[in-house]
Amino acid sequence: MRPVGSKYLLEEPLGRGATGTVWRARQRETAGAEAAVAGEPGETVAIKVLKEELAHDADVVMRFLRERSVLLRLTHPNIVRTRDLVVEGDLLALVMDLVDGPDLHRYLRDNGPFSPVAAALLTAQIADALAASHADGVVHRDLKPANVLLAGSDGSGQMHPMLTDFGIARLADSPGLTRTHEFVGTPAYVAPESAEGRPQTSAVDIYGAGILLYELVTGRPPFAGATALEVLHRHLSEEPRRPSTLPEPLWTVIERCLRKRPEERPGAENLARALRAVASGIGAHASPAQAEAALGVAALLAPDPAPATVPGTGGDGRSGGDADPTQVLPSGAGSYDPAAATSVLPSTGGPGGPGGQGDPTRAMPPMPMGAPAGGPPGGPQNPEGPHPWESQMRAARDRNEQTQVRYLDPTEDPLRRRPQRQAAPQQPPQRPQQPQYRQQPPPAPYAQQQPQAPQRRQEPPPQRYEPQRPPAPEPRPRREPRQRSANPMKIPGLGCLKGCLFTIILLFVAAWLVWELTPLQEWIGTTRGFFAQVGHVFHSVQRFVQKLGG
Ligand SMILES: Nc1ncnc2c1ncn2[C@@H]1O[C@H](COP(=O)(O)OP(=O)(O)OP(=O)(O)O)[C@@H](O)[C@H]1O
Repeated sequence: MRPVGSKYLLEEPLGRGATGTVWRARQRETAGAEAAVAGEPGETVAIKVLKEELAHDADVVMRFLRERSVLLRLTHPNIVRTRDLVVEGDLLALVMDLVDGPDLHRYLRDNGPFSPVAAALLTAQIADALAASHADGVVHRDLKPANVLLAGSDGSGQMHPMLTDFGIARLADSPGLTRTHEFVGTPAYVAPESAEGRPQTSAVDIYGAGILLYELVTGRPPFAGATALEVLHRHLSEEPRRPSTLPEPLWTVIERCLRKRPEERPGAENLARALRAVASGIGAHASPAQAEAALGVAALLAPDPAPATVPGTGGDGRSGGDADPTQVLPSGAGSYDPAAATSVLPSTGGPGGPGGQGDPTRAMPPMPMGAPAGGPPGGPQNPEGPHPWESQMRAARDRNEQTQVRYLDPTEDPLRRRPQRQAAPQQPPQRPQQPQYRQQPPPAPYAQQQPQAPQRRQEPPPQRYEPQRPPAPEPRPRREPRQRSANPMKIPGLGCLKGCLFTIILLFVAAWLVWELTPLQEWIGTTRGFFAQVGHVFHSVQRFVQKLGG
């Protein structure tokens, strides 16, 4: 057990994200007046200990202290309460309420997609949390399933989402850090304006909520791709496609949240109201009036007339301001793979857990700075060098284009392979195999869609590329002595001498018989016998040839 300050004892790690490690901890004694919640000795809490790199950054520490009051006063039933902020020596830690439940990413992975009604109701509660924080001027900037904890999802039926990591993206935005380190992450949740370095407002959270809602009902975010660059391009240029099973009113909400222009997205409060209207209108027990109201949901999706701005991104008129002059993307706000942790820093190891270094879904390795430019279209001009995002893109590209060098068995080498004759294996004749198509069950109507058991992908066992000796050539099968045919005589006309002679004799005998036994002699008008006639013909031919030869 490790003490955090004098008031808390860390017991066991609950998980590790890119910005720090979350621990289950116990309160040793009642916290002082500076804490939002004093707590009782023996009470269990969750403590996020920020990474050392963050704790060592003077700018982060300053911001941590400055934002203290904002974070501590952010209270809402759907926001994980921050009870205390500890700054002690090299340690920065956030003391939170402990939420006894999985995060939404893990839940989705284990249980499959939600029904449209359940997804709408869950997202409505998240929108409630956003509405409260936006009203307080706080933009989350890192909305994704991994940052939604599910309290009370213990089978009681009631699911209570709680948004966590408020302010972490903002704390981690450090000019020093984002310049000297590379951030990792994937861009599945990045709003187009964030990716382009345009001013950001609370509308980035609405975009995140739209992606999250889409993922809840389909099991995957709308913009995927093999590389981060591809995903980013899709956010910027591609319209999301409506899945066929999605009810129209729910799609109207998603489509409005995913508008490229932030000012066309609904405000959080309106979003929550609209989602509840949709949930009542598309359910199995919806009255005609509720169904009608759901179909007219577009009218409820009015934008926020005064969206909260993100300091330092230009939305507040302080573009490139002191608080955040270099950060264009929220720290890893985009997650191409929802399991990948948000990060502004390279991982440095630590207790394992979801999102930890051992996490196979972590998408991008940390990259050194100073690589040549080549960033996203419309990205900001950067006089100091490439923007971290540009390097991140390149990292993803490099990762995908890496050439793997491995030993290749000569028998597999297409350049070396020679045609090899093989003795045909003696097998009983087989029926030609019909291709087998698996019959897919038709998609269930949305009203009855149940969370399905996740279909885990069977990972192939890790391949070891060890040099292998080429296999010893197979011994050649001994040649059987040629079998003579039972019939020594070949069929005439197949080039066999014996066959030809036999044919000639046969013809000769046939001609003789015809000559002697038929009235042929009378027809021709000769009295010569067969052999005399043959001799006559022979002499005539001989004379003719001699005449030709002169
Ligand atoms: N208040 C809490 N109570 C219980 N568990 C928590 C709490 N906060 C976080 N956790 C758990 O701790 C783990 C790590 O959380 P953290 O927020 O650091 O990870 P992350 O969201 O994946 O990463 P990041 O947001 O930094 O990219 C998560 O699996 C989460 O479920």
